[in-house]
Amino acid sequence: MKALVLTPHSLFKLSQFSIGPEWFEEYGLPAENCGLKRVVIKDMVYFLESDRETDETPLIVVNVGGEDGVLADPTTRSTILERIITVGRSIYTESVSIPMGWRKHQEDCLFSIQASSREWRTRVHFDMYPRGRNDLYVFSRLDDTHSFDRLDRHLTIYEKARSNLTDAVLTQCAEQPIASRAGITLSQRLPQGFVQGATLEQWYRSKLTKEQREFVDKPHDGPVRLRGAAGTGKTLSLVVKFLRDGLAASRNPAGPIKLGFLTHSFASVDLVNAIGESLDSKGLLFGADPNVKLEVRTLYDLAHKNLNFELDQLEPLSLDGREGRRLQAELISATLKELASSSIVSAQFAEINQELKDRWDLAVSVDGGRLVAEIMNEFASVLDAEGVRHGEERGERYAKGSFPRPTWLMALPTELDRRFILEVHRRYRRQLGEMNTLSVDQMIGDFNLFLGSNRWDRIRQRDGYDALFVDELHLFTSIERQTLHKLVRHNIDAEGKPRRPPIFMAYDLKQSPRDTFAQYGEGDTTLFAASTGLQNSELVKLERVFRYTPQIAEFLADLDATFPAIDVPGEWEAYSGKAELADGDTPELRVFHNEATLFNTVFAEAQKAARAHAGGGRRVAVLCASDEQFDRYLPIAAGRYSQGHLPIMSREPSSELRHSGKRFIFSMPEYVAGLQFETVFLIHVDASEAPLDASDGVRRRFISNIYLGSSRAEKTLNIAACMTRGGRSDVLDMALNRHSLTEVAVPKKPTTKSR
Ligand SMILES: Nc1ncnc2c1ncn2[C@@H]1O[C@H](COP(=O)(O)OP(=O)(O)OP(=O)(O)O)[C@@H](O)[C@H]1O
Repeated sequence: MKALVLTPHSLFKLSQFSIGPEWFEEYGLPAENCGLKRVVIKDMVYFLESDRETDETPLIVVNVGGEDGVLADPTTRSTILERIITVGRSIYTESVSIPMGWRKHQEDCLFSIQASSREWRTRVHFDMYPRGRNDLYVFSRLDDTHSFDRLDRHLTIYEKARSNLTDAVLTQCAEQPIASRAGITLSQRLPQGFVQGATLEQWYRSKLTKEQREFVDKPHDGPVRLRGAAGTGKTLSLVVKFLRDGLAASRNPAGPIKLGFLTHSFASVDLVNAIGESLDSKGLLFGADPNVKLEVRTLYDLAHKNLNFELDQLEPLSLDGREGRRLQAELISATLKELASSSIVSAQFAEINQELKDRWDLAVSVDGGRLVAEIMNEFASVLDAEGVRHGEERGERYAKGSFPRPTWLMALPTELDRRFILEVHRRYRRQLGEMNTLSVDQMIGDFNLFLGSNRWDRIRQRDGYDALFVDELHLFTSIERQTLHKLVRHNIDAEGKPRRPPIFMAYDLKQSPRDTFAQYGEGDTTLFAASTGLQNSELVKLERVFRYTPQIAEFLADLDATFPAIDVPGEWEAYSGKAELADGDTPELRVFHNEATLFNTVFAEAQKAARAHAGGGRRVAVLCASDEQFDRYLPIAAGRYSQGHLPIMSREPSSELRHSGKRFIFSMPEYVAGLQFETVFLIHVDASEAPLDASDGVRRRFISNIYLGSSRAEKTLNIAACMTRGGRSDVLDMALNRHSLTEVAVPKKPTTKSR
């Protein structure tokens, strides 16, 4: 084949199929009717809507022939296909922008992106206006970077694809040869776990619960909170409301309207788009109604766009992924060493409290350790989140102890302790500055200032939203929460009084692996402080759980009871999920003798389960509760299970899940938030991760991680701990005593040999 030719609609539709390696031979469509037709003209495959009657449409043409064919390399082609879909969405819809990590480089209408995260030199090239038309031409993939004026653009392929479009539209849909159907299936279940089939109206009329419907029916006259345990349908309710409100505006136009859906990660944008596209029969997400704009974005996207980083050549450092967090840990660790090696600084901080001193010594001698993790949390939750800096007014108040910090963060009892942290922060910031980068928290700080500026005030009516939908609010820092109401257009009621901002937000504080929801600063200890503009919002609570079995719900209830009490008035309620699904097995715990037997056994079992599962390997996940062990296992798994697993190391788009084939997922709970799997192996729930004498903060974050990981399982939950790391964590005791978790013996030998 020479080229693949698609309309935007048919390109996005590919997201709903499960695509295996064989697909790249013939580029077929699934056997089932999916609303698309496939036409082959002169070695070019067209995917068009079955009911398309005109050739007036933008086209996406992918050059797949020749050595520099975009999909020629078997190891990267599924990633590249996903990236083309995202690029298409960024051009033809408002739903995403190209992630920063793809290192886009643009000159006029040509641009290139990195082909995959592993091979940064390999680039895929795009032309946004081939022959001056509003099409997207993906013309080559090259192993090295090249100057754009020397690129071969193969424009004749594009021209042929364009000129044969009319014939393709007029060609009747013929029966596809069996061979061309290989490798593509119309999966009823989206890779993220959502089961397709019901329409938006069916969901609303007959599937949503009374509470979910109550939320969906809320008018746009003020903020509304949606609170519920994991798996109670928060994301789904938000998406249904988002689309229904868009549809209502489209049916009864009262001027143009813009609705925004904001999430914390690209993976969630992906999830929302996937559910949205499967329910959005009118195509509102693709701009079918010019008067109704629906945008799905991350907050970072918005900040990035408005602050023009591309022009300043500054690259925000994403601390969301494993890479970013590791780099941050390295910087802090190096700073601690630098401080210890300076005799002046050592003398200056000689009197810090003994515990902190011991931990500092430990961090210097053994590299890293828990102090580094605690400092990272302090930066993310307090210093960067609140704009507290050494030498500034807030910094002084922080040092003097008049800037309130919740008791569950690391203990910093004396002024000198806090000055020590400020000094680490100052040096860490300087290092970031030298790398010509800034952390995402710093970027959001700047964005918050921008939203308070005269410039934003001028353009707020044009660029702001009429209503905002926010998922996973518990992951937003307090500064991030302060930006929300400023993103909404000014709204005046009939009597000339300003209306409260219509912001619909879903959250579950217990799923937050960092302490970002805690309110610091000026005395107001509620999650929705006055500065957020969201105080006194209405509340809808969800209790019925649709993701997992009653047995998993019971385990979560027992785990929940071990959370240290936390001071967030009115928000920290006991788990009250009531499972709606059929019974399953009681979750099991196994304690292995050492890391090697744990790894060998669990990975072999996961591989076996993934191969046997009709829904593919993506229904099985191994989730690691320990950062350190995750980093250790990644290279081992890459060697021994290279064809057996798919690692997810950040919260970037996880649509690659669709190409997992028989591979199971290996990740950490944080990176698969929002997703679900049939079977979850949650490993390293070890005592050493959060010993009994650890601070409440460490324990709370650990339990959140376990809660988040366990609640991803629909049917089977297998927990593993390791003797060499202290055996099972005591946070499981309550569940074991109440028999919502059963301990079973470890198998004598790993069940199967790897591979
Ligand atoms: N009323 C309902 N009837 C049937 N299934 C539902 C209903 N509401 C939600 N679900 C299903 O339950 C699952 C979990 O929903 P969703 O992901 O929206 O939950 P959530 O509360 O956002 O979870 P989390 O907080 O863990 O991300 C999904 O598969 C969804 O399709």
